[in-house]
Amino acid sequence: MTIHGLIYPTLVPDNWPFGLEWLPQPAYIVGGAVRDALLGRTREYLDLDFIIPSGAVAVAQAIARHYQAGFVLLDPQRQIARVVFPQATVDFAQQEGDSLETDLHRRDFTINAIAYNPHTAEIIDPLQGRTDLKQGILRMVSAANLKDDPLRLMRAYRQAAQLDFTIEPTTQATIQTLASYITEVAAERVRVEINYLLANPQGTFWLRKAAENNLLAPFFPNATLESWEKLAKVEIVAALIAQNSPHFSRELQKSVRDTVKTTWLGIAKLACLVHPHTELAEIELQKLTYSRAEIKAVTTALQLFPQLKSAHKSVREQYFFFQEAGNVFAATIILALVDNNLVSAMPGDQSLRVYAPLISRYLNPDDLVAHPTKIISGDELIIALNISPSPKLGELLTEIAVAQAEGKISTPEEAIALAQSLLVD
Ligand SMILES: Nc1ccn([C@@H]2O[C@H](COP(=O)(O)OP(=O)(O)OP(=O)(O)O)[C@@H](O)[C@H]2O)c(=O)n1
Ligand SMILES: [Mg+2]
Repeated sequence: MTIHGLIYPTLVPDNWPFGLEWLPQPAYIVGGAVRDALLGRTREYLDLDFIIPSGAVAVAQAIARHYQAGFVLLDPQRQIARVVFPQATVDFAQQEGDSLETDLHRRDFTINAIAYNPHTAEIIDPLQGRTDLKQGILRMVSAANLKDDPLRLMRAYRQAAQLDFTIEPTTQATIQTLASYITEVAAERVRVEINYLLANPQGTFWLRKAAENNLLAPFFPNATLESWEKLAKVEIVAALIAQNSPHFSRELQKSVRDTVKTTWLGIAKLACLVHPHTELAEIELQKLTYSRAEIKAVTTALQLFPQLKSAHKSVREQYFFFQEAGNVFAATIILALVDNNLVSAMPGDQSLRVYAPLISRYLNPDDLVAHPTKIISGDELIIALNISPSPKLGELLTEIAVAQAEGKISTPEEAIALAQSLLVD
């Protein structure tokens, strides 16, 4: 990037989604896009915020119509609209207050309060955000602004983790003073910030800092020093697994469902922070608006990991363990490893070796203990044995699956013979 005084000619990214001629003069890009461009951070999917002194919605509408992009009227009163392109989301807002400077002064942190006029390539930086950008510092614009939208209290930690910045001491002290206001924010918005911190290795440090500054007590009232130590251990265990078993490591990075972003590693981390009693954990997670699938995953992992204290299990026990765990297996193993005072993250660490047989079963889709296949259906058994549907039928099917897992039977005939012998008993 060539810098001539205040001119940053390359701030308009290559993947700019529309022609500049569609923008009135003046028009300003603000917020994250300017910050990231100045930092040289590029993104495949652009998220642009424009400030237009007046008529923002009409500008958005005209661009959306011309480019056949999606149009969403976000706030008719405050004149905010969104245009959705395949590779970018662009928000257009009327400036807040009577000047651009006033608008910038109402924002959260100095590094997010820099504007750029793409027509003139001029940077407007009344709060010296660039100085803080250079030094890697998140500095509040004012305490009043943090109080105006208390989500900003959490955003500080998320952005510190995301940008690898520090939070300026006075800002951090102010956040601590204002911490109780976090409960005024919609829980869903808080969850989004927490999730970012759970999803990234750098997030653990900042999550703990947020807790030390009293921001997380309303959401995880039972988290203690020990919980935070466990969270740090999850990170050590994850690193150990990445070194020893890339395949299992990839499982941990998968999300719980297509519709839910939280990964299995994230589930294990949440399990370290919630109340150890699953009914109370459930209430805490519901308040944070986690989905049923995420809540079920956390409570299942919490319920099952104590079973792994003794790693030596009969095939029968393993079969039932895999049945109960299902795809929560990976998160459950993490909790067991964290619980087993892991000494170091050295390759070949003893503790990981203990669970290696279970992990290989889980990773092998043909393993009949972890992934049983039905050799006979309930209906087939009813006909073969001439019995009627009853709870006994379920028991017989389970015994058939266990015997198959143990390698004792492998054909439908053998399954029928086994069921017959069990009926006689
Ligand atoms: N609670 C908030 C949210 C946003 N903003 C302002 O709106 C801009 C855009 O918001 P958003 O896209 O949510 O955040 P970004 O800073 O762009 O960060 P990200 O990289 O997460 O998009 C921010 O830079 C900031 O100036 C704010 O002041 N207070
Ligand atoms: Mg943004």
